[in-house]
Amino acid sequence: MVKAVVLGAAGGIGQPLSLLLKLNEVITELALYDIVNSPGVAADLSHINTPAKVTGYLPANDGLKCALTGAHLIVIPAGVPRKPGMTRDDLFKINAGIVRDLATGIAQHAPKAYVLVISNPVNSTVPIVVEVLKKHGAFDPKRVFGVTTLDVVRASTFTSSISGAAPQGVRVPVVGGHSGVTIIPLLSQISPRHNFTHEEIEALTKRIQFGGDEVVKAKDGAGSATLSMAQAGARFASSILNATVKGEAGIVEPSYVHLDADKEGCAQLRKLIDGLDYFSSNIELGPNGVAKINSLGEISEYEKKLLEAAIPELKTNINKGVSFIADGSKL
Ligand SMILES: NC(=O)c1ccc[n+]([C@@H]2O[C@H](COP(=O)([O-])OP(=O)(O)OC[C@H]3O[C@@H](n4cnc5c(N)ncnc54)[C@H](O)[C@@H]3O)[C@@H](O)[C@H]2O)c1
Ligand SMILES: O=C(O)C[C@H](O)C(=O)O
Repeated sequence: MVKAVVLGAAGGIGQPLSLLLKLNEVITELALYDIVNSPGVAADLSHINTPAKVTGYLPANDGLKCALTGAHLIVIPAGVPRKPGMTRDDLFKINAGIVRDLATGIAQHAPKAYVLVISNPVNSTVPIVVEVLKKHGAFDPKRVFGVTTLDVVRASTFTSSISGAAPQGVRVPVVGGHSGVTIIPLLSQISPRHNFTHEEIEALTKRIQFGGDEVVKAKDGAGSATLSMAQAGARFASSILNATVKGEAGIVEPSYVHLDADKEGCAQLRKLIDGLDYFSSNIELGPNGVAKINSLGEISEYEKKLLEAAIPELKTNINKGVSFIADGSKL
């Protein structure tokens, strides 16, 4: 039995993500939870002839508990998206409480599950989930992930439009966090190798950092990235399942995690990033979630400057999430 749960399943990301998870044949049960519409989405998906049995839950009748019980993997795209002119941090006011309440449900009903956080601002919502799990004695740093896959998906696409490489074969490590200047593409480490000019590096870095804004602007008030996010979220979920259920070795994905997930490995990384507790880096996945957090390797002078600019903002974002729970947001 492999149960996957989507919290916020009726939304712009939730629906296509649930579709892609229904197509993943490792999953035998797919539970969809939302405050609206989830039974309808579940009924629709349930007609697809793949193994997962699909169920839909609303808050009534212990819906969250029923959705979460027995979960192996939980993906959270619940919450409001940006409108033009907003930063991801502007979403904190609404999304922090939503994520806190869902995390409380996870701590109570699925404390051993792998938790994949999509809801923005990811730099703060991941610390919120962690602090709630800690309060319930249910925190394992190897099992909580901020989903930053869309940043590397964008990096592959945008760089290949200049280098001419096939986008699906391009890997660019993107480290740091998931908002504006905290998104740090390491273009010096692109694979296959390509030497961009300095002007190209500057333009590509900006585009990767602010790729989300392109979609927000184009959707003109109707939300942010949903379809590309669903693909990225399904890719990350599939990697977690392949590592933790199928036991596949050597899977590496970027993710924003608590660095206690690999205390020894991160000693050097922590020095580089001024003692931050959270950072997104390439993660080697294993049968229990995070197996190893890769350090940054050799980075260029330009990338060192990007890192310097990211650290203060990351610190503020992380503290904001931690304080939200510490300062008595009720559990
Ligand atoms: N990590 C990333 O790379 C990334 C990418 C894109 C979007 N996002 C974020 O994902 C979130 C969702 O975006 P969207 O476009 O799907 O928004 P949306 O408004 O289309 O969908 C959100 C869904 O969450 C549901 N919801 C609200 N409160 C809930 C609760 N308490 N419990 C369960 N469900 C609840 C809503 O009913 C809705 O169906 C936003 O915060 C957005 O910023 C993150
Ligand atoms: O840009 C947003 O607000 C959504 C998401 O974080 C993205 O990167 O597309």
